[in-house]
Amino acid sequence: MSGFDHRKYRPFPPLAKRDRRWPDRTIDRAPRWASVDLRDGNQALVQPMNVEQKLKLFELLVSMGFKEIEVGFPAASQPDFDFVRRIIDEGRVPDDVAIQVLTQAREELIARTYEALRGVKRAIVHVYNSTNPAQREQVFRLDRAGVKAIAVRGAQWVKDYAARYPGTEWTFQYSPESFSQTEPDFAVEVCTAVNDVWRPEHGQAVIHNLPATVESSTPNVFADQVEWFCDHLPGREHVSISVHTHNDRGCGIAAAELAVLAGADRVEGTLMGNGERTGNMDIVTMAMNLYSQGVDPELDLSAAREMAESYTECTGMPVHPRHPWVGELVYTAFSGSHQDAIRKGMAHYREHPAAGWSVPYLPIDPADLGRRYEEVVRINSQSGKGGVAHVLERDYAISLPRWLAQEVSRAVQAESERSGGEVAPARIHEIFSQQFGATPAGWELDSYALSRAGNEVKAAVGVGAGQQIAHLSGQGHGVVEALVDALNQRYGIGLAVEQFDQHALSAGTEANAMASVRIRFGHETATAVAFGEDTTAAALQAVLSAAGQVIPMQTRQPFAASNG
Ligand SMILES: CC(=O)SCCNC(=O)CCNC(=O)[C@H](O)C(C)(C)COP(=O)(O)OP(=O)(O)OC[C@H]1O[C@@H](n2cnc3c(N)ncnc32)[C@H](O)[C@@H]1OP(=O)(O)O
Ligand SMILES: CC(C)C(=O)C(=O)O
Repeated sequence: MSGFDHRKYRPFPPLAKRDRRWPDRTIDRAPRWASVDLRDGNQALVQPMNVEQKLKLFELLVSMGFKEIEVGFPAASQPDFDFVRRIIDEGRVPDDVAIQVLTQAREELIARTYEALRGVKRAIVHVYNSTNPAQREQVFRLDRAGVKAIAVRGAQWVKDYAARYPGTEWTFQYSPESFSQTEPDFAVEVCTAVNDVWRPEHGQAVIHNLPATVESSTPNVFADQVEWFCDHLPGREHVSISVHTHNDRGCGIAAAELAVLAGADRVEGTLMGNGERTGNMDIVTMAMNLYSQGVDPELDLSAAREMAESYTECTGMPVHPRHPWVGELVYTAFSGSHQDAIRKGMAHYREHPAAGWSVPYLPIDPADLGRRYEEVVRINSQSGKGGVAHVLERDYAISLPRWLAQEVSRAVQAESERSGGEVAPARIHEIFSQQFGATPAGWELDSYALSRAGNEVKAAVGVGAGQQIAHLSGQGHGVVEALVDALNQRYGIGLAVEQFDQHALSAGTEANAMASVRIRFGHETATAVAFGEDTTAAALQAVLSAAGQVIPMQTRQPFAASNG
């Protein structure tokens, strides 16, 4: 029989709260961020970081602008102790950064914690104990009063040992671990008892950190819990309220965001959400969420790629290619309609930058995070003409008229379907050059002379290479028509121009002009593109190249062979 049986579980009881205010709020400034990468993140790694890796990650966090960094659990292990000592002894903690350390509410651990911190300018001592019914009953085997007593004793030791190190600016932090699974009134009761020891109203800096140690409800329920806590904690105005969410249900970030709406001042989390089980709340994502709303995240994420690389180097954890904001593929569109919209949206933004960023499918400008626009549009079998045109324009300064973009896109798609994968920009250019830009042998434009009589243009065109130059002449309303007339006379056939486009190229490109043409000959069509020193030369060559694709096939008479 299958063990997959939902009846084993109970629904999370929501808080009966009718006066919630948080749904009507918006976040218009960044919370205080506290990184717990070097503690909660580290304790979740198969192979915890060594001192060098921790140093590197610490420096990364400092460079990003974190002002509160939990650096370890120094009483738990010698490497953690040594790391804390090293950053203090080597003067690596900037004056405006407070390091934070975690300890259980046990005297010997607290004593050792303070030893680790000796000489630090400012620090946050973070003491915790679980307060929820399951841990009260199963782990501590204590009632509410017994568990509250653990917190109170811990708070007292934290205070007493701090007094032995008067040179340091101490902040005390208490976490009712598993807050979100604790009865709200009991969480308030315990934190009030801790405050009675620490007396924040007399100036002691105090943080109450409310963890969703295991995420077990929807984020709105957590927000209700946080708002309720803030409303009921006596002397709430004297303490900072922090949240520490985990991601068991995949909503760790949402829970922290809603908790900020509900009154939290501070958010603990990790880069990329590394941490126990499914991870901690991801600070990079939450900060970028703010950034994308026009709110200063007060963290520098501009070198996101380097940050992600250092993160992987230190933790051994990969960054998922679809990780919000920083994953390799998160600014990439393969699908045709998205590419088309991005291309148009980017052009619109270039023309109207003051209107703000509103490019479809790109929630922010990827360049803000050091991402290259080359990554945005990539071509595979799902792509359309817009994407192919975008790549040629972006990487080769070749702009295609709509009808030609369709043809080139079909050729590229055929290649992608054959290879079953992505077609790189260089290959797209190669397909374009080979299938549309090649000049058939003997169909090179050698010379031309034009004269105009009224509306008519007369063209005398030399075609071929080396000794085999053919001289044609014809007339029409323009040079293209004149050359087509010359070819039709020469072969006694009925070539017709279906599509034609010519334009000057931007400065810096090899040729000055590009022309493209599609001609029809009976049931056949041929498309060709040519570049030239001027638009006339490009137009004439394009017509010759297209004609060269159909005429020899039909007449079996290579043009250049019949010099005349
Ligand atoms: C949700 C979190 O992330 S909390 C942080 C968790 N992180 C870690 O635990 C990493 C580092 N921890 C460790 O290395 C070890 O746990 C140590 C060194 C701190 C302590 O190790 P030990 O004393 O060997 O044992 P252990 O952690 O198993 O202690 C369990 C005992 O402490 C008690 N205890 C657990 N947490 C706390 C606490 N926060 N405050 C007071 N007592 C606690 C338990 O009730 C248990 O008591 P018992 O022995 O009377 O049954
Ligand atoms: C110690 C606390 C803050 C913790 O890590 C948790 O509850 O997840």
